[in-house]
Amino acid sequence: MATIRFNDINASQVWARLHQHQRSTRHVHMRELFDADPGRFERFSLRLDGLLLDYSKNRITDRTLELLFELAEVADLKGQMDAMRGGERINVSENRAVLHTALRLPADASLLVDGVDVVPEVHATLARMAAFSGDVRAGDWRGHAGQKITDVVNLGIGGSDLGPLLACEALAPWHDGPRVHYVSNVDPAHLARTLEGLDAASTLFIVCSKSFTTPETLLNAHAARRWFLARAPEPALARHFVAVSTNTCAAGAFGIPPDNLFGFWDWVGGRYSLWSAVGLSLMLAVGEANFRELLAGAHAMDTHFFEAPFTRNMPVLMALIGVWYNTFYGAHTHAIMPYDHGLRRLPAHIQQLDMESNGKRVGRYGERLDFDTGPVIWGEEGVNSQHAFFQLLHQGTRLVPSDFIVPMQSRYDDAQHRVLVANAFAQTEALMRGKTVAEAMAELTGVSGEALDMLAPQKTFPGNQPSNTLALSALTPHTLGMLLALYEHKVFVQGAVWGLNSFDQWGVEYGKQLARAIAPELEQGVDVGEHDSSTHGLIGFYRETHAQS
Ligand SMILES: O=P(O)(O)OC[C@H]1O[C@](O)(CO)[C@@H](O)[C@@H]1O
Repeated sequence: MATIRFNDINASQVWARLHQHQRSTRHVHMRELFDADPGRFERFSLRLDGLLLDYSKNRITDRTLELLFELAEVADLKGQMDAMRGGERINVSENRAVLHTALRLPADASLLVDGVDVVPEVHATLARMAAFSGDVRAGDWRGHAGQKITDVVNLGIGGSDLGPLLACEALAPWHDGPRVHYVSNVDPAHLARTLEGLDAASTLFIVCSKSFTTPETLLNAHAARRWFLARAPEPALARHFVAVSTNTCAAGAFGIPPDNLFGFWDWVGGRYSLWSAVGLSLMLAVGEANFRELLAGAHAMDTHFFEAPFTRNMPVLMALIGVWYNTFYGAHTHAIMPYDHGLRRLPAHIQQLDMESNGKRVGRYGERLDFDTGPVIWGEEGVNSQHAFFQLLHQGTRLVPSDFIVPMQSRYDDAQHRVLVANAFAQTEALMRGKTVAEAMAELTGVSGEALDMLAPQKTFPGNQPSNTLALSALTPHTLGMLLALYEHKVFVQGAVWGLNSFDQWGVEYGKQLARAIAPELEQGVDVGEHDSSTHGLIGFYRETHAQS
């Protein structure tokens, strides 16, 4: 039996002091904190390039932050940041370095990994991506029948889909290349509906898979190839299929010629891979210069993260405040509210980024943890979210810390955009301030007696619901890069404090393993193996419906 080791961060004195501090401050309403300190916003907000982080609408005082910074010291956060930045193999279970930040380093930088400078390799790949996407966008790379490529279909899932899909939608105003479509689900409807209306002669497929072993992506890739070969000869494949992967052998075995393969490295985690060749679909849509601006924005955030003192460090502050609610207030979720239609996929991307990184119950060395770790991430674009679930945020019984992400400028109707921004600001104010029963009653003019007693409590808002606001001067490739890198580092800091390996994802394997066993059992006449009665029953129901059809 393996030795059970305990991560003892929760045995530290500061951990106990944070619990004590929570008990002694939990009744303080944020209204009081604002009323007592007219300079609260100035003190609890930060600016970097075109990004403003307002963290003043949180249940924090200077003392809270002091204790949280002490917790970061006890967890040796700085040491862990240096280890990541320096290329140490901090992904211990997979014995890999974690260097998505190296993908954002300028060409004149250098970083040795196992004695090899990775920066020239990174830039060599970027140059290949730029040459290829430049050729496709200019019409120098044409389809087998000489047609310009008008549509690109990215076949990938998880980190090989969510990041580029988010960025592609967010940067829609910069699209001047071919249309880009993202197909991820193994549900055949996803590919079929995407291919409707596409012309094989002007369609380019990107098979995007770090491992090149993901069944969903391979099934879609084979299905796409069948669709293509029903409309074009075999030799044409090389003009219409490229791949992005670390697994050059498997991509080659699929039939991707070496010149059509864009590689990356095992020190890039899938959910951190947008910045690598996984971003090829995005570069095809917005061009090399905008893609490099995205990288530059992320690099600006990397430099801030690695060099700013914790007290003025955006990712560290957002992370520690998140730990405060998650671990010391028992808030189990964190909501992401992008007040921008272009950022509507941000919650989905951060769900993978955060929950696949920190959704763990054991520490990086297998230690058992007896405290809560990663929160459930959820969210929706604003203002749609207001008309869906804000009732619960305002008058429910749950503590839900949330991030409001709001660009200050729009490329469309400015007057209408002002209404969007006003709603975002109003929601954070209402969530913080609430409305007392006295204030509610004061508004119920002409109502009295039982009606007043019934209505007033229903029009009362407890408030004290925390939120961060990330205000972007405008949503651009640069600020998008900053924003996504900010969340990557926030997740890193939380994992570091909780003692997790934020860079493996063993938890995804068991379901896949069982799916591999069940898939053949859905065939008529195939013996069904050992399962519980429910799974047996479900398999039976599937076979029954297919027997009738
Ligand atoms: O890029 P790949 O190797 O196809 O993996 C896709 C996704 O599947 C996962 O491994 C989860 O199953 C993610 O971590 C990853 O982003």
